[in-house]
Order: sequence, then structure tokens, then C-alpha cells
Amino acid sequence: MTLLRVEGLSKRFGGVVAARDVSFDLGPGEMLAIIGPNGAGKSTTFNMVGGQLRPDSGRVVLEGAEITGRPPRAVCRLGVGRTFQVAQTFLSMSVAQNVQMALIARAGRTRDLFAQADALYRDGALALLDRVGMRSEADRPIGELAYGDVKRVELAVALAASPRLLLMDEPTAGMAPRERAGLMQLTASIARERSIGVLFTEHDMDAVFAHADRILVLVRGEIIAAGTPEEVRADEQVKRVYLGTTGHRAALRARKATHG
Ligand SMILES: Nc1ncnc2c1ncn2[C@@H]1O[C@H](COP(=O)(O)OP(=O)(O)OP(=O)(O)O)[C@@H](O)[C@H]1O
Repeated sequence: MTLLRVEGLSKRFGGVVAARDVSFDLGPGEMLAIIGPNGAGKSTTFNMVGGQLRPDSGRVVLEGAEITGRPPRAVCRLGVGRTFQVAQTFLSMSVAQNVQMALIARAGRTRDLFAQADALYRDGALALLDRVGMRSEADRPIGELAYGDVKRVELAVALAASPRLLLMDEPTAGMAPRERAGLMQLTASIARERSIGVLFTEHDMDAVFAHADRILVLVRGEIIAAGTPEEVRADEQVKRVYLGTTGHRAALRARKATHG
């Protein structure tokens, strides 16, 4: 079954074609990476799916319903979640309260927010924190956490909205290599168990080749290749214009880590 269908998305900024006829499908529980050099159109594509940008042409269809050009808030309500950066969490609040806020917002109970935030949805928040390995830190101010731990809390915050599709823009940026693998592994296992489709961009090729089920390669706004990590790694055009030897080594490392 198709969760997300993207058909012929195009976007131009003045003379720059940021996306040209971008099409792909994403299934429930699937991890789909969009890779490509700087300026390839990854963020543009992402933002057209999330509603932050209106495409010039093309369609975005979520579970059979067209969501093209709908504002981000509406897209979010329809089941598209997004992980946000540290600055968008509430630094002085506790880890648990950050997740509770997201649960309260999801339930549409924002009027209760300040009166009862301590008690509301605490159990639900703790369950989500448990799933991302952060239960023991629930009552610490989030501002005290190490960066890699904040990323786990961000994942719990995104899950609080019960997304069908999760958009993750460079989820491992700024993390240490070992922490990156842990976060990607966690994301992949949660995606599978909850049938959440994950669309992510990532510059770290180790993370992509080890954890994506499929990879789209964008170059100058166009998809030049799409397929499994093995297929993309073997694609001559991809090797030539993008991956080169660095990507090839990353693919080999990832295969070794996965298959021994
Ligand atoms: N708001 C904008 N106004 C003008 N040009 C833009 C805008 N957003 C993106 N572009 C241009 O569109 C092209 C694609 O940009 P985009 O940010 O989507 O690439 P990207 O693959 O996400 O790059 P990076 O890996 O550097 O984040 C680039 O040439 C960029 O300069």
C-alpha cells in the first residue's frame, strides 16, 4: 500500500529550477532517504511535502487524499510529522513536559496547557520517552541534556503527534558517529513497529546506506537514480556525479556493519 505518493513536483526560484518533475512513492514502515549534493533540491522537495512550500506543479497525495499546497498545520493534522531542531523545544521545561506539550497540542487541549501541563498526559509522555530510551531523564530540564539525547527527545516529541509519515531533515547533523547509528537504528525500528513512513535527508552516507530501505538521488532538482542501497551504490551515473569513492566506501562500511 502507498502511504505517500509524490507526482511530478516542480519548483522554480527565479531562474533556478530547485525541483523538476520529482516523483516517488513511500510505503508504511519504510525508510526513504533523499540524498544529493548541496543545492540539489532536497529541502525544497521536503518542504513541498510538508506544506512549507507550494509547488509550481505536481501533486502530493497522503493515504489517497491530495494535500498539495495545504499549509503546514493542516498537513500536520493529516498525519505528517516533522522532527524539529533543538531551538524549537522548550529549554527550561523538563524532558517529560516537552513531550506532554506535544501530546496536549495533538489532543487540541491547548487551553489547558499552562493550568495542568504537569499532570496532563504524563503517562503517555513517559511511555514515549521509554521507547526512545530517555525515561530516566524525564524530570531533568531539557537544556541540560547532551545533544544526542536531545535528538531522542525530539523524536519522542514528533511521535506524540501520532504521525503516519515522519519528515526528518538531517536527523543526525552535529552528532557523534556512534550516536548517529543509534538514532537511525531507533528511528527505523519505531517506523517498522508503528508502520510510520520516514522520509529523510542526510549528508552522512554511512547513516543512509545502513538504514534506508530505498534511496532517491537528486542532482540539480532531478532524480537521477532511485532504488535500494545496493542498487544506488551500483549505479554508474550516481558514482560518477555524486558518490564517487567516498560514497562507495560508506556503502561498503554500512554493508559490513549490517551483514557482518
Ligand atoms: N527560498 C529560496 N529562494 C531562492 N532560491 C532558493 C530558495 N530555496 C532554495 N533555493 C535554491 O534552490 C536550489 C535547491 O535548494 P535546496 O535548499 O532545496 O537544496 P538542498 O539539496 O536541500 O541543499 P543543502 O544540502 O545545501 O541543504 C538551490 O540552488 C537553492 O539556492
